[in-house]
Amino acid sequence: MLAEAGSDVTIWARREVVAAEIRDRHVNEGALPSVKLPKEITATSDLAAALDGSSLIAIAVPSQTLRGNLAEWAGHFAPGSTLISLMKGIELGTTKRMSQVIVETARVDADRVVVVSGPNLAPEIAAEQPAATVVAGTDPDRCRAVQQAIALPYIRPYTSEDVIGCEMGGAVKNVIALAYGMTIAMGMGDNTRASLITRGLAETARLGVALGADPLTFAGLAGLGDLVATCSSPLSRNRTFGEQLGRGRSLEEAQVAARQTAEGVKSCLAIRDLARTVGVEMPITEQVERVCHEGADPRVAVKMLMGREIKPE
Ligand SMILES: NC(=O)C1=CN([C@@H]2O[C@H](COP(=O)(O)OP(=O)(O)OC[C@H]3O[C@@H](n4cnc5c(N)ncnc54)[C@H](O)[C@@H]3O)[C@@H](O)[C@H]2O)C=CC1
Ligand SMILES: O=C(CO)COP(=O)(O)O
Repeated sequence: MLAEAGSDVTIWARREVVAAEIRDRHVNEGALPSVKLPKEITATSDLAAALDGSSLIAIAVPSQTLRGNLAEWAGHFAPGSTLISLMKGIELGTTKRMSQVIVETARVDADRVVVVSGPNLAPEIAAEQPAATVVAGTDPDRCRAVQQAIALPYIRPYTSEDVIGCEMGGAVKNVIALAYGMTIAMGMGDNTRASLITRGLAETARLGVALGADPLTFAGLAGLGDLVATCSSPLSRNRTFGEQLGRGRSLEEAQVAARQTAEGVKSCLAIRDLARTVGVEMPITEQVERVCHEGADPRVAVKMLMGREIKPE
């Protein structure tokens, strides 16, 4: 998106073979085999060369690897550069959001971090299907600069000041999508799915608001928008992972089948812990954690959710 909207883009890849493939053949066979990347994009496995003079640095590694990677990267960030987080996860152990991990580990001012989040499944973006997204940060000028840098005929970016809401929406929807995948595998219908999305959003908002988010963010693109996209799409890794668990596969078996990161699998533990710390009930997240990490049967998890005390909506 950055390249198509006019920025000079360099991708950093850990493996030179991947960098060479992107640089020379404009493809990334492993990640998006059928996509031709813009020929203006270059790539390198040399970290210092990739970051040299970069004013916008977009970060998209699996959430649990961010802290370790930042230790290596941070010394190369140009002074004043904007750090764009594309990640949708919560760190295990610390229960921190990705922007918090960036601020803490790279020792940068929080104003320098901008979060981009929304219903943005990578294969659909690559196919240039129209979509919208949210650019959230505490520095409005930086948000507008990023908004401008990714605005395209097929991408409509909106700015927001609610970093907490956007990050929590992005992280928790992955957990709800795991549950959604389980319901599909168990043959449950549209009433179940709609109930799950709605109550999933309710618990997402409950936690987000307790952490300081604006409740309206959860009705927006980074909340409901991303939740619906991820749950409804067979392209979603989290939903697909949930389907494996719903078919009775173990966590290990599902991990072997998944080629890419399903963030919700680890984040459900951190989100559950975070919710407990602030005294917020997250029954769906609790059950997803039990299925993923305690070997609970998804059908029993559904029974437990349905058997909870009845109460006002
Ligand atoms: N794929 C998608 O549709 C979207 C993904 N995201 C978020 O972006 C983040 C990254 O997701 P994807 O790119 O899809 O995941 P991915 O599993 O494809 O991994 C991203 C990249 O990180 C590399 N990587 C893996 N382990 C690493 C490590 N230890 N150190 C450095 N690099 C490592 C992988 O080789 C890959 O190039 C996640 O937080 C995800 O939730 C957000 C929006 C859409
Ligand atoms: O975040 C995403 C879409 O907005 C991608 O979801 P998955 O990680 O489940 O594929």
